Amino acid sequence: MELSDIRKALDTLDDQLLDLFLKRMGLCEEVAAYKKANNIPILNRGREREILADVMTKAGHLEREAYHLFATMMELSRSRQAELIGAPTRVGQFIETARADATLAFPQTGLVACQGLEGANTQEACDKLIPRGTIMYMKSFDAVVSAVEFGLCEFGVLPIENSSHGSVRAVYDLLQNRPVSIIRTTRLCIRHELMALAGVKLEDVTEIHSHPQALGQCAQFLEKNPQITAVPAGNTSMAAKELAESGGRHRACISSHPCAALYGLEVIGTDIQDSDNNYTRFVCITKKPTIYPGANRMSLVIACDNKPGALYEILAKFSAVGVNMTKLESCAVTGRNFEFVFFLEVEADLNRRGVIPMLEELERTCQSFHFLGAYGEV
Ligand SMILES: O=C(O)C(=O)C[C@]1(C(=O)O)C=C[C@@H](O)C=C1
Repeated sequence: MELSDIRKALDTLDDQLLDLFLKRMGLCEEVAAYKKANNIPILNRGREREILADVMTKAGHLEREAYHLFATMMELSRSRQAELIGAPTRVGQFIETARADATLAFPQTGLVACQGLEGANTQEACDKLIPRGTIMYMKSFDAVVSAVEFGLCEFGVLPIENSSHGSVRAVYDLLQNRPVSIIRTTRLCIRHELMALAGVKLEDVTEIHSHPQALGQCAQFLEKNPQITAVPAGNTSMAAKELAESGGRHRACISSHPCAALYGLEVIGTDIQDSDNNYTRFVCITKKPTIYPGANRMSLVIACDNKPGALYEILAKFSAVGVNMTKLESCAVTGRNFEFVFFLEVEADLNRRGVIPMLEELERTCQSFHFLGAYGEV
């Protein structure tokens, strides 16, 4: 057969398939009405397993392809049913409240909780996120979240991930477990400098103090200087201040450029980070759920069943509504053997049809689901 003839035959089949698909979705809409009236959950894993087993038996050598086609169709069916049933979900309620409050432009002033001291990278992030904000410095990430949770500060700024060192697990843990949400993000190029008291040379240094993330981002420098011990500090700027106060001449710190002038230290090494492409992303959080106009990204933390295809099912939901995933990182659940959660970021406009039902469907079907916020990046 000529290619053009094959294509004609394909067109005819596609028309028939589309017709059948629309009929199938129509029946699923009837199922949705029945389920709503009788309070029956949308997902019926047993029924889906039966259908998939039957399809695979009938599909012969194309069993794998047929499995994916039918799994996707049922995925779309569930998503449509969820849209029609509109049963309340935490994520649906969050979005409704957050959007109703978002009539104002993004705030430019207010009290901002920031971990560290003057000169910390987070301070630069605060200035970008809330341009005329007043910064209150806190000792820990936990204290930043508490300041926001208990109303001491309207905003909090926290580092959430680094291009070479990955997600800041402690921040993800706080965001999942405390009543705060992300309202904006920003990205900074981070350069690390080695600083010491005036006159101290690299050969004199036996200890380098800094935040564990900064030490990790300068791992190659530390490997090249095995005589030096890395000592964790609360923050890069705290490390600089503590060094200045200690008077230690065997000590250095890894901090950002402004810290040298701020704490009277001398720079004895510049750009000591492993990669020049070293970026850290920071989030701005608030207690009041708010989604500002123009929000085009979302952060989620999802745990799924430990079984083949579980992650695929999640990704299929994004694919079904055309959502682009910009981050997917798996992370072991603390205290459990080989159980993982996924940190995700997706680009999605909440106004696009199907996006909110997709989130609701994820909440209904995943083992755990945390919506950390919908926001724009500056
Ligand atoms: O049979 C049902 O209960 C349906 O909702 C239909 C359907 C399907 O598309 O075939 C969709 C969701 C269920 O998980 C099982 C099957």
